[in-house]
Amino acid sequence: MIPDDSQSRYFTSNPTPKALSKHEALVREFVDYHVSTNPNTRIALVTSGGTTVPLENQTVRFIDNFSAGTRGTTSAEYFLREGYAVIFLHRQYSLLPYSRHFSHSTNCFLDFMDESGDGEVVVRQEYQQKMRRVLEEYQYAKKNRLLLLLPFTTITEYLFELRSLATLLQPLDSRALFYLAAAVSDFFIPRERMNEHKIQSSEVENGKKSGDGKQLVVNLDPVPKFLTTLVSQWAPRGSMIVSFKLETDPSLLVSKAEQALEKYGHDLVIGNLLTTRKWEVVFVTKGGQERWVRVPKAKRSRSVSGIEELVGRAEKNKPSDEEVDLSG
Ligand SMILES: CC(C)(COP(=O)(O)O)[C@@H](O)C(=O)NCCC(=O)N[C@@H](CSSC[C@H](N)C(=O)O)C(=O)O
Repeated sequence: MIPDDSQSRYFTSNPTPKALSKHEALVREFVDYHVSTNPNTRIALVTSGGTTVPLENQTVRFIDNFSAGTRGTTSAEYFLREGYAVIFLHRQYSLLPYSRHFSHSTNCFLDFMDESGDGEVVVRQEYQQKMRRVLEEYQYAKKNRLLLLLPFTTITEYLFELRSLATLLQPLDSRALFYLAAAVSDFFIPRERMNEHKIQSSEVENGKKSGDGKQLVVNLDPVPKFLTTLVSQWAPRGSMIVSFKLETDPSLLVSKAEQALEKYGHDLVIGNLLTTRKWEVVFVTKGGQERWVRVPKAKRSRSVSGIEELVGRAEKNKPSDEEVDLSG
């Protein structure tokens, strides 16, 4: 299938990201290493975090897509526990696997530490078990080179990276898995309409930036639908492709997930609502099957990490619709 004009135009009219060739070299080395050390190696490309749409070429302002990176990081840890090597394509400075447990904002790592009687800095007793588990998993992944972290910021960087990484995973065929948890922009400003410099508020005030009033009017174009090309061209034959559908209106979620599956022809759409995403998801597979999976009410306030275990278990068709205790 030939990519449609808008897709070809997107890649030709936007500059190749500066870091792309370095990232491609890192991925080639990562794939070669794992294929040479284990011919049956499975690699998961997990995307995480939100993409930005710059308003100026020398970017001062941008439109962001909501995502803290919780879904992507908890799922990446799950895939690593399941024996996958993971390429973690993430929004720069968003949450990362393992360190997310002690991130600067939510669970500040300093709150887990104290000074012992003889002045040594130690991990407080109540956190020893959790810290040891995370540290052991982290050190194992590092020692065995199982986790490759690649950052993006803009929608353009994300799409160039997705195309390159998918193509580099071709040799893996069905041993490649795509888990697209990143919150991807649906609209962008084409380069030819992009301001080079910071938009001046004075320009807006004297009506230079709008039709009739003093508003800043921004005209956005739809981002070409790349999932089609990922499924039909970039991704390896037989690879499993999982995308996420994010909605805020419950009445739209399942139908939009079904439409995405129908339109792109991939394997699984995991639907989630902004307000309940941390404790319930719906799996929509070909043939219109839908399966809701939820973390039990009693556990919802304590932890977010459990639901990702469900993602993996449900992909293996283990749980049914019952509530399963997975609070991490
Ligand atoms: C972003 C969240 C909600 C996780 O949140 P954090 O835990 O805070 O990180 C994730 O679960 C999710 O729904 N991710 C996918 C969101 C998204 O953008 N989905 C797209 C589909 S993938 S983007 C595909 C593109 N539009 C195209 O059609 O090619 C959509 O809903 O349309």
